[in-house]
Amino acid sequence: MKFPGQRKSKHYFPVKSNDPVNLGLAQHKEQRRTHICGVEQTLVDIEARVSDELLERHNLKKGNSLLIDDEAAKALYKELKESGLISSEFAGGTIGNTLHNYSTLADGNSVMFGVMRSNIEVGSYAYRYLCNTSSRVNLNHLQPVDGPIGRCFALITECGERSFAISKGCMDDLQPESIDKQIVQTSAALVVSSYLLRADPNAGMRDSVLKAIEYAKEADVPVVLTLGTRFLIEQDPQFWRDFIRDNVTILAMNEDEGEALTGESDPLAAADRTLDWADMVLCTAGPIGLYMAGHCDEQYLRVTSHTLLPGAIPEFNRHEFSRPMRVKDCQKPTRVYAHIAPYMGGPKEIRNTNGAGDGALSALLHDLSAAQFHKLNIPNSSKHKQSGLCYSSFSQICKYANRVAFEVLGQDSPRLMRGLPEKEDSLEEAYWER
Ligand SMILES: Nc1ncnc2c1ncn2[C@@H]1O[C@H](COP(=O)(O)OP(=O)(O)OP(=O)(O)O)[C@@H](O)[C@H]1O
Ligand SMILES: O=c1[nH]cnc2c1ncn2[C@@H]1O[C@H](CO)[C@@H](O)[C@H]1O
Repeated sequence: MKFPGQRKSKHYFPVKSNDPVNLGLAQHKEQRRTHICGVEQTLVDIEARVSDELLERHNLKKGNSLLIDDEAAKALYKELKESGLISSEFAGGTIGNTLHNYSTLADGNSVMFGVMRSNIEVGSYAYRYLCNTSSRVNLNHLQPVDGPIGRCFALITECGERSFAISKGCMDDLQPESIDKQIVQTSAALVVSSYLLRADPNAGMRDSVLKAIEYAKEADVPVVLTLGTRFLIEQDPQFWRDFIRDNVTILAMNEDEGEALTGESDPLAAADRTLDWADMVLCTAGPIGLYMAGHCDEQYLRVTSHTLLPGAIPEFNRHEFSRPMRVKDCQKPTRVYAHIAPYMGGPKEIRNTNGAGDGALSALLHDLSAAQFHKLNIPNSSKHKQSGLCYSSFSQICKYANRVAFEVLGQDSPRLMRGLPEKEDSLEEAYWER
């Protein structure tokens, strides 16, 4: 596994025997590996730049992700195709993107639970899905289905907003038997999205997600939930609060989803409120950057050397150098917050914001699995006296997540083509030098 972002020598990864973090340890023969897993609605993104008028004509709502029937999908596809508006057809899906990006960044394995067409023709959507997915994403557990995988029309309007129209195909046919208990229970994290729970209860997807979560909780594997769109949360915020309280370790959302969930329009206040239900939260906020909030045991708090920031919580970043912990692992849980402005002020040209939030979450997952990787291979390291959820501090994870989001903004696809540049000797230096 690669290190989550390049660091100063004392924190290099994989660790060297003279690293102060590992002093007194036996040399290891073979490295033990970690993986993460996720449940997904297997989808290909059909991306097109469209007018507001086209959205209205096809009864689509800006910013939303709506399910459409076969007839509506046919009409939409025909118009996009005939008008030459389609810019790409590429593997998508919020969890698929996250697993792919995780595997690309970490050079580590992930496992995807979902469906795949059993009979695949060269050039078909199913074929493209497989071609556009990192070979580090293990697709051996996909459940074969007789029909097509899903299609997601990702429609970008002039304002930069993306709206989704989903033609679901067989994407929700995943059955609970297809979730491999052992794989879930040996994972560094299980990743799911709110989209999965809107599936028709008779289709299998809902039960499969709940089964995967049950397995994860049984083995104390962190459950990571990403909120797909605010429209989904707005329908029943209390359901989601209860669901998060009962099941979720880490929540990922953008500021609109945060507002729908908590009623707070300020992303920091929304993140703070979310800590009533989850151990940790990542809240992306477009041009404002991103916030991270979570817990740390009082005895392990570390004070920042950065300027203290004003906000809904005055000087909220005071302890941003602390490492995230789960509430249950703290004797005296203390809330910790961090914020970062867009990396380098944002790319010169934003090609597409689709998937920037998924990218930020992949970075956080990389840091989380790196902590497990380190613990598996160097269990006696002084680092593990503290029962941390992640390898790095809130501040450092913010930088890494932000850096990855920047990379996604500068490309057309929500999926990274490659890891971060090796030449960036230190994320820290690259960040501050410009
Ligand atoms: N206009 C922008 N300028 C600079 N940086 C941006 C801009 N938009 C997004 N970013 C960066 O990308 C990150 C994620 O963006 P955003 O909040 O739009 O995610 P999102 O809405 O969850 O995206 P998606 O759901 O498509 O994955 C932000 O935290 C920020 O670092
Ligand atoms: O209903 C859905 N289920 C799963 N993924 C979805 C759904 N709607 C949109 N996206 C996915 O969200 C990604 C960006 O975050 C897009 O790539 C799109 O495929």
